[in-house]
Amino acid sequence: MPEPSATADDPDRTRLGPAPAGPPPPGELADDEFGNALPAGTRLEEFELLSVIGEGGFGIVYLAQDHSLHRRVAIKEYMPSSLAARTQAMTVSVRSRRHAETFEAGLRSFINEARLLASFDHPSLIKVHRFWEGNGTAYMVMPCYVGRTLGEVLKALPGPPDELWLRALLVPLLDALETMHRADTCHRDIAPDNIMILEDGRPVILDLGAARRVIGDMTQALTVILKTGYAPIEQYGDMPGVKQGPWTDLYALASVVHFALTGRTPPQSVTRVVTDKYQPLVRSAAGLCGPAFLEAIDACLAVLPQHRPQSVAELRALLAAPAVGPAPSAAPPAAPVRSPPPPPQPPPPPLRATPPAGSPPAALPRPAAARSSGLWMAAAAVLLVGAAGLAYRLGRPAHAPTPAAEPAPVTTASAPEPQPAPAAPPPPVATAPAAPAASLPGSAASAQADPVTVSPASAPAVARTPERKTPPPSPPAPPRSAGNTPAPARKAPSDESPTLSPPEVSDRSVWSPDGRPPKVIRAQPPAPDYVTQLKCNDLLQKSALGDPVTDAERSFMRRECR
Ligand SMILES: Nc1ncnc2c1ncn2[C@@H]1O[C@H](COP(=O)(O)OP(=O)(O)OP(=O)(O)O)[C@@H](O)[C@H]1O
Repeated sequence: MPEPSATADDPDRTRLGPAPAGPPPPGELADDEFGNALPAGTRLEEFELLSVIGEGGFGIVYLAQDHSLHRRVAIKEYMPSSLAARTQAMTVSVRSRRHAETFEAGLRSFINEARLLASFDHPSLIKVHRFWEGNGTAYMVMPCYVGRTLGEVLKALPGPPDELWLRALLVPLLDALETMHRADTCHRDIAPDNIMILEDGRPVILDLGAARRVIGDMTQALTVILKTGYAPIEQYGDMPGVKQGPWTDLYALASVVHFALTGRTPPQSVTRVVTDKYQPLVRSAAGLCGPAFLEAIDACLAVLPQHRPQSVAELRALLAAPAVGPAPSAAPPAAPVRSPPPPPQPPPPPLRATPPAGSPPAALPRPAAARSSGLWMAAAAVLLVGAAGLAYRLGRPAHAPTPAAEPAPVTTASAPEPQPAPAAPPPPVATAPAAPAASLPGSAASAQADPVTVSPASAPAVARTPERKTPPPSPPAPPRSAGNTPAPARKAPSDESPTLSPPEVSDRSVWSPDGRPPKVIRAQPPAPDYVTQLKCNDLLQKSALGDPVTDAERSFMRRECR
């Protein structure tokens, strides 16, 4: 049996089982490998478990045979291993009575997530066929997707993907997100390891990780709730006037693009509030994609939610700006191509520590190389941000357990079969040999109930824009050329802090974290201390860790941080 693998930086320590391609050899589910997993051959309703696909910190995913519909499926069992274990034959029990409430809240969340996902039918959004409660836990039945995570796919690429590749990836993902947003919901966990690229190239957004968020929130396990490189500031806690919405998912998706292009995520949003070292892609990835595309992605990565596109439709409009270079042909390219480089751009504003003129441009790191240094930085940043998040959260009133949206009396539900994929978008990548899981940044903190709803005003049901003047490439997107575009020079990080203004708030409907209908809140004055508080948290943390604090920072602390 193949060794289960754990990505070095996977905070959830997901252990992957064998590829779900066929029935496992006898005895594949050895107890010592998947201690909590049910053995092969176990019957759950009309399903027979065949093998373990993977085990995260909050669930086990099995390959199973549906004996009723004669097809392979994946079944996810709610199993938060830190709180519960399999005690008797099939029953899952909490390890201790003090965990009961948290376990139960996670279970409700799991069920709510299953119900929510069952209500969608989009080829790029994970489909839940049915779910039920039993054995002290709950199960959700999904199609068994065969492919690799986007993180794995990116890691296997020889260099950064080009604009056509990225557009082919984004088009279906944006459609899928829009489907959720139209239902007043957002995903809030978009990251490369949560997007699967199927064998035909179709990307599928996987689960929402609702149970993980609720349990992490209740146990104050700050480092397992958020994927810090992908989470915008509004996911770090309840802040007056700062709401989650479609712009939250757009930030995460743009971070995915940033990761694909540069091999690293943007600086963590919460640290950007203090000192924004973000280098816009329009400069840092110039030459890899057209400026219009990069500007659209940069716009999604604005620190403050109100500075980002507010909906998928708005982002589409930005992306619709004509791409530079010849329009991609509908026919498969004869050879791997990369988007032609954009015309010369005005030189970027001077940055400190700019390499001397004439020095060779630092090559954009290949994803693999970049990721190893990104991993190191992510580890340090997780510590900092986890602590900053903790400081921030400690400043908040104690937070009652946040059960999922509503009690879920449903014990069994089924969903319609998925429709055939309507004109599935072009595959972004050719299937490549299996690669080890990509190194991805870790997680940190959040504090919201699941799922979040969005008001129609926040996410207007938009008529599909007749956008895409640059048609997405319909052929299988080429893996990439061997670097026929000069790699951009890497800029030294800017030390300049952005001019921070408090969040602007206007009258509008807002996301409601508890599933209630959206309400309109009146415009309020912006929370005056929001930015200051975050900055203070960061500085206090720096000082507590013995990190150097400048005179200016010290005087800021004396003046502002009480
Ligand atoms: N429907 C599916 N088909 C095929 N593989 C799946 C499916 N759902 C999940 N997987 C895979 O199973 C593994 C475990 O999934 P799971 O959602 O438990 O992982 P995770 O997101 O790391 O866990 P958690 O968030 O619970 O810590 C992952 O590798 C995931 O890609």
